[in-house]
Amino acid sequence: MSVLDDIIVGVRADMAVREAAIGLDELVDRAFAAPEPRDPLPGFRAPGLSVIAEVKRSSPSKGALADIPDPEELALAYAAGGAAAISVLTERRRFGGSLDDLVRIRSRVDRPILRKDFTVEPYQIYEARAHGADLVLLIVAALDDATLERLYTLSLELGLTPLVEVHTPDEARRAAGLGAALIGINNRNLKTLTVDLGMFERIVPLVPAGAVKVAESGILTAGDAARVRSAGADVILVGEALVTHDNPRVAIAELIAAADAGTR
Ligand SMILES: O=C(O)c1ccccc1NCC(=O)[C@H](O)[C@H](O)COP(=O)(O)O
Repeated sequence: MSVLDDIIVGVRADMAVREAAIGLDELVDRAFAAPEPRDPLPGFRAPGLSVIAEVKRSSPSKGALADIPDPEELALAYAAGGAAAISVLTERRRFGGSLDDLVRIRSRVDRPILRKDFTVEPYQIYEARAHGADLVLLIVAALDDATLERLYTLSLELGLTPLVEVHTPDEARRAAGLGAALIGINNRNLKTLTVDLGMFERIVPLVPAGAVKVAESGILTAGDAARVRSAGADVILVGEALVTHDNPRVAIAELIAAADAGTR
C-alpha cells in the first residue's frame, strides 16, 4: 500500500468517528450557516509571487517538525510576512493537525484559509465550509474521475475554491478537464515521498494558461522559490521551511523578495 493510500485509510477511519458525532444533515446546516468564504484568486493573480504558508507540525517524510502550540500566532506571523493565504493541515495521524486549528486560525486571521487534508468524501467539503475554510484540496491521484468531478462541483457550489493538485501529465490533463482555476503541482511524489523541483518545471507547460499555478512542496530556500517562479509559478505553497524557521515572518518576506528579484 502506498503512503497516500495508507493516509487515506486513517482519514476515513477518523471521519467515521466525526460523522457518528455530527451526521451529514446537521453538518450541511452548519455549512450553510457559516460566513461566506473569501475568494483567494484575486490575491493570487496580483503581480508578484504569492505564498500559501502552511501550519504543519509533522509529516510522513520528515517526522516531527514543530510543536506549534498556538497555530493562530504562527498564522498571524505568516500574514504579517505577506502570506496571501494560510494552509492548515487538518489530518491528525501523520500531520498532527485538527479542525480546531482551522477554527482558531479563522477567528484571528483575515487571509483565505486552505483546509489541507485528504479529501475523499463530500462530508469533508461540508466540514471545511462549516469550520471556516475558504479553499479545499483535491488530490487528483486520490480520486477517480467521477469522485473528483463531484467534489470539485460541490466545492464550487459551497463557494469554496478547490486547489486541484497534480503530479503527473495525466493528472494535469484531468485537472484541466475540470476547468480548474487553481492548479497545484506537487513536487513531492505522494507514493514514494521523493521531492524533485523539476516536477513543477516539467508539468507546468501542461497547465492551461488561464489557471493560477501553484508550486507545492520542497521549497526550502530563496533559490528554490526563485527557480519555480522563473518556471511560471504564481504561488508557492510552503510548510517545512517556515515552521522550522526561527522567524517565519521574515522567512516569507525573504522568499517573496528573492523570487521577484530572480535571485537563485
Ligand atoms: O509532507 C509530507 O511528507 C507529505 C507526505 C504525504 C502526503 C502529503 C505530504 N505533505 C502535504 C503537503 O502537500 C505539504 O505539506 C506541502 O506541500 C508543503 O510541503 P513542504 O514545504 O515540503 O513542507
